[in-house]
Amino acid sequence: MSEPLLSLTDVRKSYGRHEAVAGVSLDVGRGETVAVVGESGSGKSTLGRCAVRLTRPTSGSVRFDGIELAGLSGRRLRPLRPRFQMVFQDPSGSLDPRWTIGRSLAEPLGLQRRDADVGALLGEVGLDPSFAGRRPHELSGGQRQRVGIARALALSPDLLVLDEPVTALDVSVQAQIINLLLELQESRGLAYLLISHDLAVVGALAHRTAVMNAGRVIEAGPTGQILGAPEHPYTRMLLASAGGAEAV
Ligand SMILES: Nc1ncnc2c1ncn2[C@@H]1O[C@H](COP(=O)(O)OP(=O)(O)OP(=O)(O)O)[C@@H](O)[C@H]1O
Repeated sequence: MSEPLLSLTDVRKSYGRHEAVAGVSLDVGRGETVAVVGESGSGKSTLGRCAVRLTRPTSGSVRFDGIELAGLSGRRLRPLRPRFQMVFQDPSGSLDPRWTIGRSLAEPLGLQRRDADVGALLGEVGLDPSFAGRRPHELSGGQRQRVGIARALALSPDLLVLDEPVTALDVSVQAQIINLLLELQESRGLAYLLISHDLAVVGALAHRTAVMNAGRVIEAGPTGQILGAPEHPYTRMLLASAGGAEAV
């Protein structure tokens, strides 16, 4: 078997005496979606941030395409950054409110390649090229998340870490963004590390699922098995509190 695209081994991250991530090992293959689920505070986001080195793990290994990222300096990380990007719950954080959407999308591309590439990116996420002239406040939540995804795609990554990508959206809009993510995975061969507390979203997107509790993975396996026949009492509790994945 070929090496996973992303391979986390015994990753730990402490804040003072509190261990937010307490020794997690997890692989994501090329073109695969792996979900990390768990209650608020279980360490999901911290793990996602360690995976793309927005946070430096306290210890452990983060290998991306065979390259060890865990201890790399900012200067050594920079040329690798285009290959792994993060999509946040609220894309406003990565969009300057004063800039047009076109400028926000052109910025990671560099100035020369601007217009044609911005139009193509907008088209890829289901938005008309005219959106390039708008500002973030003129967009709906779903449109803003489409732009957030387009910005993450601008530098042709292999991996997106999706941190609660549809949580802020209405259910009907959630379904549209989930479909977009599925289409993009198919057309671009993207791998996703999906961080979510929403088991319905996980069921729709993830091939495999890991359940986190208090910084540790307590159960992992194919998503159908985790949602359909969970073994760990904590996972059963999560499913019960969500009213079963279908009902969320
Ligand atoms: N920068 C930080 N400084 C101090 N503590 C932090 C920091 N980031 C996270 N933590 C703590 O680490 C723990 C895990 O947080 P994390 O955000 O990773 O959990 P989560 O499962 O993603 O929860 P949520 O869904 O609420 O974001 C929490 O106790 C949190 O307070």
